[in-house]
Amino acid sequence: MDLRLNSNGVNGTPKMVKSSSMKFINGETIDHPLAKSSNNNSYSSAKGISVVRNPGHNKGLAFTLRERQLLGIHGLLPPSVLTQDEQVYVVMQNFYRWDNDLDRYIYIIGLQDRNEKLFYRVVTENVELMMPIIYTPTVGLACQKYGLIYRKPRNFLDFYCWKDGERILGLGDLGSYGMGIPVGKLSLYTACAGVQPHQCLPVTLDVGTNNEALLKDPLYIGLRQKRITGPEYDDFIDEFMRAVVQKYGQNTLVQFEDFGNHNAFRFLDKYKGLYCTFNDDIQGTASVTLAGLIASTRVTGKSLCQGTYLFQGAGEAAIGIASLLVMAMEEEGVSTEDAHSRIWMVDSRGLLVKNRPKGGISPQKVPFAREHAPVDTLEEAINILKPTCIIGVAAIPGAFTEQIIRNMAKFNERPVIFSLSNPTSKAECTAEQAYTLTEGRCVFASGSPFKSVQLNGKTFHPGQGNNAYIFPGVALGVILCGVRHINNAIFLKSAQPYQFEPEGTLQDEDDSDESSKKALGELGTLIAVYALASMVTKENLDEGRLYPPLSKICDVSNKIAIKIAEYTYANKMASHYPEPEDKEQFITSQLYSTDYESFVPDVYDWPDVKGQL
Ligand SMILES: NC(=O)C1=CN([C@@H]2O[C@H](COP(=O)(O)OP(=O)(O)OC[C@H]3O[C@@H](n4cnc5c(N)ncnc54)[C@H](OP(=O)(O)O)[C@@H]3O)[C@@H](O)[C@H]2O)C=CC1
Ligand SMILES: CC(=O)C(=O)O
Ligand SMILES: [Mg+2]
Repeated sequence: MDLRLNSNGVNGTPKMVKSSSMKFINGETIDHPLAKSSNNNSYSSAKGISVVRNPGHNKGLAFTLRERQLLGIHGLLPPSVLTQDEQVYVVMQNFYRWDNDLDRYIYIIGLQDRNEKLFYRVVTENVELMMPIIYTPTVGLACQKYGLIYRKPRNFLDFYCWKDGERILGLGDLGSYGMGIPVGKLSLYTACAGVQPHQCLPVTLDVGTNNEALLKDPLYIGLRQKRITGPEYDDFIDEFMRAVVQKYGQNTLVQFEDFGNHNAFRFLDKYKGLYCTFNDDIQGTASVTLAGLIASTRVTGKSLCQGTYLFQGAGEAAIGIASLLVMAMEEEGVSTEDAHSRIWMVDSRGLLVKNRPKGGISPQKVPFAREHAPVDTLEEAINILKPTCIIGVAAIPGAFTEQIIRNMAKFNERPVIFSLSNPTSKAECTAEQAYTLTEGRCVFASGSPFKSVQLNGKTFHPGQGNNAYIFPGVALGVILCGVRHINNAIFLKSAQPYQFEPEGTLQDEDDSDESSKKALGELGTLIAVYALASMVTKENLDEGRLYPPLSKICDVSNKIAIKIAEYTYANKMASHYPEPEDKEQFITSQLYSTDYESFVPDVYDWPDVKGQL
């Protein structure tokens, strides 16, 4: 009997995955690893062509001769047998044959639909090359063309990443075409954090679209109706959330992604205490940006609370970042009021100031509305406020004009410029503009990747300030430990032991209850923040990076997950028992492996069995 311990099951309890049996060659019954059934029996009768058609099991030409015979697929495959290494070579040859990124996207997603292990091996080993394809910026284009790309639905167990298509990156309402986003995000759960792919399900709730062009698009795959709103919409979302936990258990993690601003904040507020959920655009973005800002202090030589921050945008990303930034400044010892006094925002109606005639101050903006005369434009605001840092999260391409960047360089020895809007077509400025117009003095990060920039004999490698550095690791830690609620107190306490040394080394501190209580707040994803920021080396900073290179993203995610495990067990927030003694070993033992499974039972290696073959 082959009893396998799967990672957390749907109820957060480890699930025994049991083999069913098959007739052996001599008439004995033996266990057949392929026929192991999960609780939903999805693999129970896998044999023959169904094995080849199941992307979780298919090995393509890597099935050995014996496997082909045992599985009854011998005649279905050409005689050639390849190793996985050889298959990787073939995939890369194919990948390079395409001359545009959309075709590369279609090809590589097609591989995911055919042979999951090979797909994840290729992506994990070539993450810097593949991320811009399966994620931003190409995924944005893929969403816009999703009617041409949609192929088939996917499996599910433990995670949802879901959306209603109202705000896809900075591209607006794409309705059901936005499906590319949760598909891409969940691929990163596996590629960047080692989450088992069969545990993830991308979901789009189709509530219509207000995008007139899509409603007329003959290829559009969604409902051809205007978005439902009001109580009907809210009841639908409620029903969905209830149904998720009723069917899959309390510990199912639901990641909200790319919701419209008017829904994102209220759903986070409404559901965070009721379900295991987080909003990536608010919380994930806050974490990655704060980590970048912390790293930038090592370049500018100024602490967070010595900075003046001006946001272009006052939406999910901006409010999320600013809220976490306030908490981080409080950690430095300043009052909440002083921390707020360092932060300014410009939205579609100009500088966010109290009682402005243009109005438009939603409840979540209120804490950041400042006492000041109205100012209409970003450029004016920069000239008046002389910020040390500007953060673009409004999806207004080119908003950081030449004049703005030059002024930032005039006001600051090391101006901090974050152009975080996605995809690339929505970036506030390019890396080249930022470095060139500041004579290489700026500290730069962007939401979508930019190539390195050569300037005056120096090469700058811009960092990618993208929540992809955060959400995979957070999700891995939360789900493996069976954390019920992703509240921010959980994350804050673990952040306490981490302090930055000038060279970026870590120092453990005594963590006291008093200090952690002081720091409780609304957006405490600080475990992730500090885990990420601590991995930025001096060498990275010297190259212009504020984040570890993407090639290290799996290490980053694991580190975040381990920190979450240490904290949640110490604080009785974890519900997966028994508590693992060695948290690092616990996390790493659960990670997805891209190695193919053998479909030849071990019993075939027994000497008496071998003799009969
Ligand atoms: N790098 C990363 O990891 C992430 C990047 N992003 C990117 O950030 C961008 C915004 O996302 P998100 O915050 O969720 O979107 P929201 O819709 O919540 O917010 C957009 C904000 O931009 C403001 N805005 C619109 N037009 C202008 C203008 N002309 N001048 C100034 N401000 C303007 C809006 O103003 P008003 O409030 O008045 O309507 C609003 O405050 C997107 O491009 C997204 O891709 C988002 C999440 C993560
Ligand atoms: C990165 C991301 O989540 C966004 O641009 O919406
Ligand atoms: Mg998003």
